[in-house]
Amino acid sequence: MHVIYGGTFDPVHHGHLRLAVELKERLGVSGIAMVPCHIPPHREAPGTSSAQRLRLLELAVSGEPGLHVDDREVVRGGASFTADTLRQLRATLGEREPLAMVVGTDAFAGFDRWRDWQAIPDLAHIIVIDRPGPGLPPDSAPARLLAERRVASVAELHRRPSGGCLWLDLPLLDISATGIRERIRTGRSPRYLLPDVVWEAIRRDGLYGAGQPLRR
Ligand SMILES: Nc1ncnc2c1ncn2[C@@H]1O[C@H](COP(=O)(O)OP(=O)(O)OP(=O)(O)O)[C@@H](O)[C@H]1O
Ligand SMILES: O=C(O)c1ccc[n+]([C@@H]2O[C@H](COP(=O)([O-])O)[C@@H](O)[C@H]2O)c1
Repeated sequence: MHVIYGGTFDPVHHGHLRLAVELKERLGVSGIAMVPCHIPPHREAPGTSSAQRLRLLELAVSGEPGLHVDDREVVRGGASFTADTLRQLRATLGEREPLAMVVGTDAFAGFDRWRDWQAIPDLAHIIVIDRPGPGLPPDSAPARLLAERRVASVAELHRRPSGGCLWLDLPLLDISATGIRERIRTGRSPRYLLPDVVWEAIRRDGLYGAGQPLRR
């Protein structure tokens, strides 16, 4: 099964990386493809370029054989619609290989506003990671999709190419990229929230206001 985990990763942090490792083990796959978006479709444009976010992600996963970076959205350019990414992948994987996308409940709550969202279940399985927060509004389109397509086990995802929705409860770290950017901007340390190699690169390149004198 080919598994993609997409995000803005602005910057990547240990919450993302731990989730990816937990997923790899829970799904019994050889690797997870992390897919940084070029232009995120439904949020403000990041202050960093996709090339910078991609570079930080590559540094973060280097030396970890179970995680790799798929740069197709950065290479494709434009708004990073997941349906386009899944269609590209389906074209190379063929019709029979199971393909799955991973998404947190926060992102999945707005799934019915994604471009061409109704086509996505026919392209891939959807793995929803239960994150703390408001959760899914009970009568929303994403909640109905989950109820209709829900599978009870990982084994069911391996048995068919697409179409299942798996709700997974995994141990998560309470870390957000917003919190990290805010720490850096205000001159506080984000250390231990993200890999040292990523923090070193952020400082070296002066990203997120690192190294700038504080304006009070
Ligand atoms: N700490 C975390 N643990 C597990 N999953 C996470 C964590 N943070 C984000 N995710 C999930 O990773 C994906 C990409 O998230 P994203 O790049 O937006 O990170 P973020 O930390 O939520 O960023 P921001 O604070 O800028 O919104 C989303 O599906 C999101 O639900
Ligand atoms: O395809 C869409 O319309 C779409 C809309 C919103 C989000 N996504 C994808 O969802 C993933 C998580 O997004 P984010 O904003 O939480 O980083 C990321 O891979 C985005 O490209 C995709």
